[in-house]
Amino acid sequence: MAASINNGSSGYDRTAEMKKFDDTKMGVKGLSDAGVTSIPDFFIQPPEILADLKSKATDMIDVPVIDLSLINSPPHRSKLVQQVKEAAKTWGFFQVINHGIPISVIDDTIAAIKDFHSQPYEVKSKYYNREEGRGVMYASNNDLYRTKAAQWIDTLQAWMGPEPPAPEEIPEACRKEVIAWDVYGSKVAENLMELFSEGLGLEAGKFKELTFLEKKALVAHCYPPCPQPDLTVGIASHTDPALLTVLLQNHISGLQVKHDNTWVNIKPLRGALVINIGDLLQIISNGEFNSVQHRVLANSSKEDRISVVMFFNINKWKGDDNHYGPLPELLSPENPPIYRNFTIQEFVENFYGKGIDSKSLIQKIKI
Ligand SMILES: O=C(O)CCC(=O)C(=O)O
Ligand SMILES: [Fe+2]
Repeated sequence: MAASINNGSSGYDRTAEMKKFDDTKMGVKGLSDAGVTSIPDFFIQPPEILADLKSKATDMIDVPVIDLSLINSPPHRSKLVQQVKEAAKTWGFFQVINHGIPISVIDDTIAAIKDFHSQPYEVKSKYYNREEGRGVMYASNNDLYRTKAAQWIDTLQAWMGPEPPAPEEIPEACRKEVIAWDVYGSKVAENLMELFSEGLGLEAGKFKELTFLEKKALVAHCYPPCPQPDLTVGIASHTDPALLTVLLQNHISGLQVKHDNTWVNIKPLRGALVINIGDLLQIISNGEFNSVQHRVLANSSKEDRISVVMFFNINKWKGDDNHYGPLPELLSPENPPIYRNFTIQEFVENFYGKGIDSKSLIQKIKI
């Protein structure tokens, strides 16, 4: 049967079909492994998303690649600060190499996440849970609230919040590696936070002091081969709500960033990490850094695409009313705030209510 777009008017009950799929706890990896040749209708994206997918991404330009090997050498550090600042401003995305994480750790982390997702779904099903933000769990991302259709991705959420989960809560297939990745990934984030701080003219330790390294989420995605990659997406276009994202991807391409109104492929570079600015850092830097739209195509290759993503958030919100906004240190009569302060409640409401494809908190607080 040819796939068609159903919006409920033809008697197709999308919500019920999605629930049925969810109840199987197979995930899209389960469908892919079972060898389905067409995707269930609720994965078919609306026409505007499909049209945007048709506008081919370019390989002609690349996001900046920044070599961190000389980060502790004073003459090179100021150059590095400039490079990071420039990339955060113009692209909102860059890759880092020579960041200090051994290649064996990188390979082991990717392999362990692949192992988790490759288990029979009967084994994984004890982690299958659709409740948002509740500790260790995995689910196929078919939430209607985030997108208008389901996405061809399974996600293990292995970490959430300032307190790490108890080790035994983390699936055994990737436990050791996830715990190690937290340490390595956080160290890279700390180094970058220092460079960003310096790039804004602040003390290197300022962001750490503001608790920007304390509240993290670690998610590990699997994008299995999709039989109809032109009809759906891995992750629809979005910006990340948090401060900073540190992303490890395997060798399968699919991640794209919007630059000058063109989609640009972020080519997998073995051993590299992809770094991007989130909405909070755009606001806190008073628009000096940019949080940029990105997406992941449905996987058209024959192998799983794996990514391991750490999001860094603010832990302690300041002031009596829990407000945050452009850092006062950055403001002056020449550089007045372009965003008003907002509360953690506004941030959280926006996070859970916005839909993955919008940037409404930034729009809402723009002066
Ligand atoms: O898997 C990727 O490469 C991107 C994931 C992503 O954008 C996200 O989790 O916010
Ligand atoms: Fe993202």
